Parts: sequence; structure tokens; C-alpha cells
Amino acid sequence: MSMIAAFYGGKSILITGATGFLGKVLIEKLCRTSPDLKVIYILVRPKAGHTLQQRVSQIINSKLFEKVREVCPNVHEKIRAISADLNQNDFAISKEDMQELLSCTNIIFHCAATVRFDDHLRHAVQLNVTATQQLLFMASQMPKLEAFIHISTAFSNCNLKHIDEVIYPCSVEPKKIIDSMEWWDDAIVDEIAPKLMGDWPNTYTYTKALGEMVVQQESGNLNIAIIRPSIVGATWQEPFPGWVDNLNGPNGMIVAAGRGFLRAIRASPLAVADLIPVDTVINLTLAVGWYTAVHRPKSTLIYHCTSGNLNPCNWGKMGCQVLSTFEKIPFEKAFRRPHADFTANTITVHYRNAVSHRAPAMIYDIYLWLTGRKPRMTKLMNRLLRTISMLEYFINRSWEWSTYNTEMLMSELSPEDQRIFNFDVRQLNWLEYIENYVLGVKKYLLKEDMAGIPEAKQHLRRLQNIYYLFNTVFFLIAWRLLIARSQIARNVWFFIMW
Ligand SMILES: CCCCCCCCCCCCCCCCCCCCCCCCCC(=O)SCCNC(=O)CCNC(=O)[C@H](O)C(C)(C)COP(=O)(O)OP(=O)(O)OC[C@H]1O[C@@H](n2cnc3c(N)ncnc32)[C@H](O)[C@@H]1OP(=O)(O)O
Ligand SMILES: NC(=O)C1=CN([C@@H]2O[C@H](COP(=O)(O)OP(=O)(O)OC[C@H]3O[C@@H](n4cnc5c(N)ncnc54)[C@H](OP(=O)(O)O)[C@@H]3O)[C@@H](O)[C@H]2O)C=CC1
Repeated sequence: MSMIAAFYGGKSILITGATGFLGKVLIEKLCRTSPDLKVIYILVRPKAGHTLQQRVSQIINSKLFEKVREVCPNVHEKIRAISADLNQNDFAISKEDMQELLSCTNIIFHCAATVRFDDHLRHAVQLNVTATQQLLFMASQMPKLEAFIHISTAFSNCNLKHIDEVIYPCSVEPKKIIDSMEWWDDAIVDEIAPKLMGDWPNTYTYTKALGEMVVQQESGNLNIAIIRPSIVGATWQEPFPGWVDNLNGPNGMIVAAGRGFLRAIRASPLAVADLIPVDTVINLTLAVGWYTAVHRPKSTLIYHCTSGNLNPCNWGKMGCQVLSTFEKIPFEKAFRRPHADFTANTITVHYRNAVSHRAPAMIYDIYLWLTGRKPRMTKLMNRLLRTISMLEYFINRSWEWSTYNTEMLMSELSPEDQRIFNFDVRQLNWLEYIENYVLGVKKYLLKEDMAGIPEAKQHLRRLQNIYYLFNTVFFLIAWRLLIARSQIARNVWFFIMW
């Protein structure tokens, strides 16, 4: 019998960020392994014209929940959506709902965050710091609360090279920043943001670091743990390999490379690609929830959920495997044949951006314009280049994260729990994982049918022929112009002909 699965039986669990990437996998695993849990409260806001109920139904009826619907047919009764906006006071939760949450919640998993790197500092502070503070205040009023699990990021201290499982202080107290945000206008925030952020590369990582400080300072008597995942990727094993549903992190790059937009990226091929599958993160999260509630460690424990020190893989190896998978499983509607490489030199990067990214986009836009359609490729390419510029920081450096707490927890689990809640990343075979990842991007993110592969391959062959034709015509025109202007070129031409 799994101790962890049994622990969640009969429990009332509160999850923020449940509609996000990690949140969905967390609910899925909880419902599948502990179908006898009492209720999962999820704090959801209405979005994009969808009501709360529609959003929940969409999740429950999705492919990800296929197995859950078998194991736990009454899953929709287990999930209770509560209307909430984490940017509002008291999260804009109704009095009745708040009363129920305060009196019933046993465990909190706090996943909600803004993960945009370029979010305005005010908004990032509001969601990643102030909302965390408010949630901790709510938690302190919950008599039945057994554990509060905060999801942070391994990059909250990306300004350091070696990172231990401790909280590092930021130079300005988070409380001061929260207070200042009340009376600073946007112009002042914009001016002061770079000074506050110091050597953090973006508002996301900075506010996640502030969020950890808030957790430490406001923990009071609560049983708290912090989990720091690195770059979270598609599922490794559960509920099935390769599931992914957003364009964050490597996902967008895989799409861009597979469709032939991305030709070159500034990256160190030897830098460690610290990817971690989302199901591994969730298994660790559930194990930490159990351990924190049952063993009640004296201090707040931090768990690094990373792969680099246990089973390293570098960007070069990962990129090669991504490209070789495209050979077998091409994406549909490719703009060009997938071919990308890593460059390190700044001049080469500018050259490749001009020649391999911007020029083909402009040529294609001219073609669209000539055929009476709306040009869009240049805009798309600019967006891609902007995204790449934001990710570059993370693919040109390596970090070392110590994992003592995570390894300690692994040794505390029974063999049954080690199997059901496996977070031992040493067992991961990278080549197999990346192949399933690319396949998952095709199937679950791009929603492409596998039956379309022969047609996609044929399309790539056509693109290859267009490429040869274009190069031949380009060469002939260039040569013709050269012959017209240069005696040496003419001599070479006559020599060849002769
Ligand atoms: C040796 C040879 C081998 C050769 C190999 C060759 C290689 C070939 C293979 C390549 C694969 C292997 C290498 C991969 C390297 C990846 C490194 C990853 C590092 C990640 C580190 C993460 C560390 C921290 C982890 C964490 O702790 S947290 C999670 C991380 N957080 C994020 O990843 C958020 C990032 N994003 C944003 O920060 C915002 O997205 C923003 C970017 C500002 C845009 O912002 P904006 O321009 O305003 O655009 P949006 O409004 O967002 O979107 C507007 C429209 O663009 C869409 N779109 C949003 N995104 C993306 C995206 N990426 N890519 C594409 N499209 C996207 C969106 O769908 C919407 O489409 P629409 O609806 O309009 O149709
Ligand atoms: N993905 C990754 O690579 C990594 C993620 N993490 C951390 O994991 C956690 C989850 O990330 P991930 O699932 O990828 O992020 P997502 O962007 O997929 O999900 C964010 C969640 O937060 C919710 N949310 C955002 N703003 C509000 C608001 N004002 N009120 C209520 N809910 C809100 C979103 O709801 P809605 O659907 O309504 O927008 C969504 O459910 C975050 O704390 C992140 O820092 C850490 C390391 C890496």
C-alpha cells in the first residue's frame, strides 16, 4: 500500500494555478492515485469568455484526464472550482467560499504565478510576492492545515552559480517592495526596476526570489516546504509520455525549429540543459506534501527538482536529438526544412538573424503580398527573435544545484512509493525522452494527426526542391552579373566552357 496515496485519502486540498501546466498534472495524479480524497478546491478566474465551470470541464474532459475518468468516474464531484483572482484583495473570494476554505483545507499547493519573463515589475510583484503573502495569511487561519507547499523555481537564484537548498536574501526586503508598489507610479517602477533587480535577468526570477523570502518570513507556525523545479518539460511516463500543452521554455523552440522558422540560436552546446519532466516535479511535490505533513520538519525545507547533477544532458545533445526526431516525425505546414544550429559568436548570430531568419521572412511576405494575402511572416519572426533573446540567458550558462533534501526524501519513501511517485531522474533516458517530447509537441500541442506524416514528408521534399531551385536561380543571376562586370570571372567562365 502506498503511504503517500493513502495520506491524501479523505483530505481537502487547495490548489492555486490549477489551470496551468503543472496544476493540471498535479490534479490528474492526485485524482488517479488517491481517488478517495475528499475534495480539491481550485482557485480559478473566468478567462477568455469561459466560465469557471467551462474551464474545469475542459480540463476534466481533456486527453490528459483519460485515465482519471476511468479510475475516478466522479472526478467532477471531487473538484470544486472557487472563483478567485489572485490580483485582488482577499483574492475576491466570496465570504461563504472563504469560510469553507478556511475551515476545511488540509493541504495547500501554491502553483499560481506569472511565468512571463518580461512582465511589468508591478504585476510580477503582485502575483508572485503579494499573492503569496496573502495566501500565507489565509493559511495561518486554517485550523486543519497540515502542510503548505510553495512552488518556486530553481532559477530564483540564477544570479549565483552554485545553489544550495537554502533561501538567499535579496537586497531589498519584499515587504518594502510590496508597500512601495502602492504609491510608486509606473514611471518610477520602470526607472527603479533595473536597480532593484541587480543581476537577476528578468522580473520573473527576481519576484520568485522575493516570493521565497516572503514564505520564509511569514511562515509562522505553518508547516512549509518549497520546491524549486528547473526547466519543466513534457511528461516522461505519466499518465503517458510526451504530454505538453503550452509554448513556454523549450516547447516554443521545438515548434519553431520543427516548422523551419528557427535556423540558429545563440547557445553553448556544452552547457547543461537542466530539463525536468513535469510528472517528476509533481511526484516530488506530492511526496513533499506527505513528508511535510507527517514528519513536520523543524525548519522550512527546500527541494531542488533538477536533473543536471544526477543525470546531466547538454543543449548540444538535446538539439541533435530534436533535429533527428524531425526526420522521422516531421511537423505539418513547415515554412522551411527543419535545420538549426547553435552559434556562440555575436557576429555570426547577427549574420544568421539577417540571412536565415529575417530575409526568408521578408521574401515570403513579398510573395504573400503579391498573391493578395496579408503579410505576416516578418511579424512572427520578430516575435520569435524576441523570445529567443529572452531565453538566451538560460541556454548559455550552467548551474549546480545541490539536491540533498530531494535525495533524503527519496530514501525515506517505501519501495512502493518510490515506484508510484518516482522522482529519481537518474532513470531517465534522455534520447528516448526527447523523442517522446517532440512527438508530444506534435500530437498534444499542435494537435497534428500521425496519419499526416507521409504528407508532411512530401511537403518537406517539395520545400527541398524549391530550395535547390531558388539557390540555382540565385547563383545563375549572381554569376551573370559577375561575368558582365569582371574580366577574371569571364576568363574563368570561358576556361570552364572550353
Ligand atoms: C550541436 C548542434 C545541434 C543543433 C540544435 C539546434 C536546435 C534546434 C532544436 C531546439 C530545441 C532545443 C533548444 C531549446 C532551447 C530552449 C531553452 C529554454 C530555456 C527556458 C528557460 C526557462 C527558465 C525558467 C523556467 C521557469 O522557472 S518558468 C517557465 C518559463 N517561462 C517561460 O518560458 C515564459 C517565456 N515567455 C515569455 O516570457 C513571453 O511569452 C515572451 C517570450 C516575453 C513573449 O511575449 P509576447 O511577445 O508578448 O508574446 P505572448 O503574448 O506571450 O505570446 C504571443 C504569441 O506567441 C506565442 N508564444 C509565446 N511564447 C512562445 C514561445 N516560447 N515560442 C513561440 N511562440 C511563443 C503565444 O502562443 C502567442 O501566440 P498567439 O496566441 O498570438 O497566436
Ligand atoms: N513551467 C516551468 O518551466 C516552470 C514553472 N515553475 C513554477 O511552477 C508554477 C506553475 O508554473 P506553470 O504551471 O508552468 O505556469 P502556467 O503559466 O502554466 O500557470 C499559471 C497558473 O497561475 C494562474 N494564475 C495566474 N494569474 C492568476 C490570477 N491573477 N488569479 C488566479 N490564478 C492566476 C493561471 O491561471 P489562468 O489559467 O487563469 O491564467 C494558471 O493556472 C509557477 O509557480 C512557476 O513559477 C518553476 C520552474 C519551471
